[in-house]
Amino acid sequence: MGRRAKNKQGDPQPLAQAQDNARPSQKKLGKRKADEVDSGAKRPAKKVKESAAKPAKTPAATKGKEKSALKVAKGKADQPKPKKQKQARFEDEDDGAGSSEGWEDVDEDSDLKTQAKSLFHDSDEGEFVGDLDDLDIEVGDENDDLLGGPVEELDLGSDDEDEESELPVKLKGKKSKQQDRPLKIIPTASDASSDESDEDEDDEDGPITMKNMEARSRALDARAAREAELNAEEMRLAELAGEESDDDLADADDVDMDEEGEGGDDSEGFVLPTAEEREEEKKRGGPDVHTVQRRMRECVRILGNFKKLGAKGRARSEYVQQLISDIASYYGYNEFLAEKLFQLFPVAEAIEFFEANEVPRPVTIRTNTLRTRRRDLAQALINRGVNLEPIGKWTNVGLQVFESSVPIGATPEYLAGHYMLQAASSFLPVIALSPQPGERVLDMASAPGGKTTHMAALMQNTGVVFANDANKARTKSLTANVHRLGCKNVVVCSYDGREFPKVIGGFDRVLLDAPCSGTGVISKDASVKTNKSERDFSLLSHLQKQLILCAIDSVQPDSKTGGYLVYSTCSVTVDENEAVVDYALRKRPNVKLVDTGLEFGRPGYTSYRGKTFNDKLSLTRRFYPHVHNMDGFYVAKFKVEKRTKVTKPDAVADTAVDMEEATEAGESFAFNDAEDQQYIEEDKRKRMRAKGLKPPPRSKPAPVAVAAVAA
Ligand SMILES: C[S@@+](CC[C@H](N)C(=O)[O-])C[C@H]1O[C@@H](n2cnc3c(N)ncnc32)[C@H](O)[C@@H]1O
Repeated sequence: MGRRAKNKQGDPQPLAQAQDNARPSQKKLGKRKADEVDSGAKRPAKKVKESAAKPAKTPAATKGKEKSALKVAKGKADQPKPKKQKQARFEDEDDGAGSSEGWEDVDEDSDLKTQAKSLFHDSDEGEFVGDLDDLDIEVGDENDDLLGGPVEELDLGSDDEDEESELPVKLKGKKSKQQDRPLKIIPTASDASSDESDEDEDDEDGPITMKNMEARSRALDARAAREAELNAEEMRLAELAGEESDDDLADADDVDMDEEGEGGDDSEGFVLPTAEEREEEKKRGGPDVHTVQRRMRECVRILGNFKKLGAKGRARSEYVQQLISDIASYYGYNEFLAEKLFQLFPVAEAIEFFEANEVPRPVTIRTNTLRTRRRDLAQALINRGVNLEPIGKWTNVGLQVFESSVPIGATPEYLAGHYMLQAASSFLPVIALSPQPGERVLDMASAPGGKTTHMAALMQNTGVVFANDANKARTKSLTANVHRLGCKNVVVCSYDGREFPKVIGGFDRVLLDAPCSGTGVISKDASVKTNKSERDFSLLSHLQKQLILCAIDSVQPDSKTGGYLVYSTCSVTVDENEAVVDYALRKRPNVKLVDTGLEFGRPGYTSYRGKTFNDKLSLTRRFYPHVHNMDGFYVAKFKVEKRTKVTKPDAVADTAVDMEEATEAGESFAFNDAEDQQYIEEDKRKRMRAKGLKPPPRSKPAPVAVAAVAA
């Protein structure tokens, strides 16, 4: 829908097109889209034509093909056709998190170990299986020389310390593919500072040389940041245009349940179906994809200015419900998850998020500094025909791979452990934890080892990293990666994380990259769209809360160099992130949140849908596919201090002491089910209300802390 999602995707597209995206657009998102649909109708995108010629399918089934129709709505129809180029699809060895690390059915009654084993696909397949060889590089392309043979006139430059500015590329002659790149992974202007000062340093039309490479890269960053700013501004304007523009339009279904529209302009004859009509429609097999697309656009437009545009007698919640239902069928989610994710964003932005999940993220690799330097690795890969560039200023080990004539997961450099295929987002928790040479570090849920090996490298193979994972099968790929990357300071073990610190404790730093639902990596694992239920989220959240307390208790508060815990997930839901961190803060008064040190990312929620969290939750960071062009991710950093005995009157502290004692005694500690139950019930009530049903009266809330103590 908005240009924003399109701008940041990893889809290869000509630079010209990317620049087009930066054009200031018309103010009103809805109007713009409506107009563009018209033009799209005159000149439908190819895939729309194809599917139109075929028997009608349900939206979810046809979406892959029909998706271009939405892109027409974004104004793509008039843009130059991108160069034919397949996106690399591979299983990320780190955040193969998707299917392999996501939640599976859990037997609540089984014991710790059995349960932990049953939670996840037993996948050893952290290793890269696809390859960039799959890239369909346009035959006869004028830049084939870049891909086919060694790069000419490579200027290796000096072995400067500052490797960031020394990527060894000097491409000669014809226009380079380096200029036809998709937009980069960047922090957006809205949540990070951008340095635009260098952007004019270099003539963008000239060939890329080693000298101008960094400036080019910065200019790209700056341009993308500017575009992002424009997009954010557009979004703000669109929302301000609505008199209803609550801070969070997604919440409006709760707020405005009974409010009715004033009978605004139904300019295109759009009539919102009633609940009965929707049911009828479903029985008939659902609407055709064009109807769904149009309805989604209309609902977004109307919800952007509900008071003016909402039809008389219709409640805001009816539009919201329709939109969620259409999102679910169009993008292929179950309605529960569609609603859960929808609620995270203002309406228009939610669509961007869902759109971004349809596009693969950029392929990225992390230089293994135990074996090589980034500039040398870049040189070696360029010589093999790999088109790459540094990821961004925030990492000096990451490279973004644009295209390659060789399988990127099977190059001699890969086999020799010079790099790890790793999602850019998964660099973040390690950067935040910042393990130091000589320290004792625990990676509590570590397979297949993307972060373990990163930490080992930062520690320069000194000290020790305990790489644990409950899933024994997955520790095989972990061990393989540890060997391949030459990590000599890693001890691999396989315990349920909840057995720490009983197994071993006293770590300077702990990373808990928790098992999660994988809602941040839907573009890698579409099964998440349909296989997550409400129960899964509450069980996961429960497990995460248990793990985080054990992680905290495994940190040595007296550590001379550290005393830190980083909690991360590749999920964007609040239950798995802020709710878990907030819980930890309440249960462990000896920890506090500190700045992650990450340069970008949106602040974590301090309140969400009626629930208030600790103010310091704003120090945690959220990353989104549609904003940062990386997997959805969450990072929180804690400083663990010495525990002090707390006096009785403080119920929460009391709980903490009890739990602490229980943990130390090796007992499974009290867990606050009553509290979770309250949230589950509240959620149910909201969804009933949204569906026009009257929820039963609230049951008396359980006295939270006391319940935990008693349990
Ligand atoms: C998000 S993945 C970890 C990815 C890893 N940190 C990396 O960077 O490659 C979560 C991991 O948690 C493991 N896991 C699940 N339940 C666990 C538990 N109770 N204790 C320890 N590990 C667990 C899963 O087997 C899975 O490998």
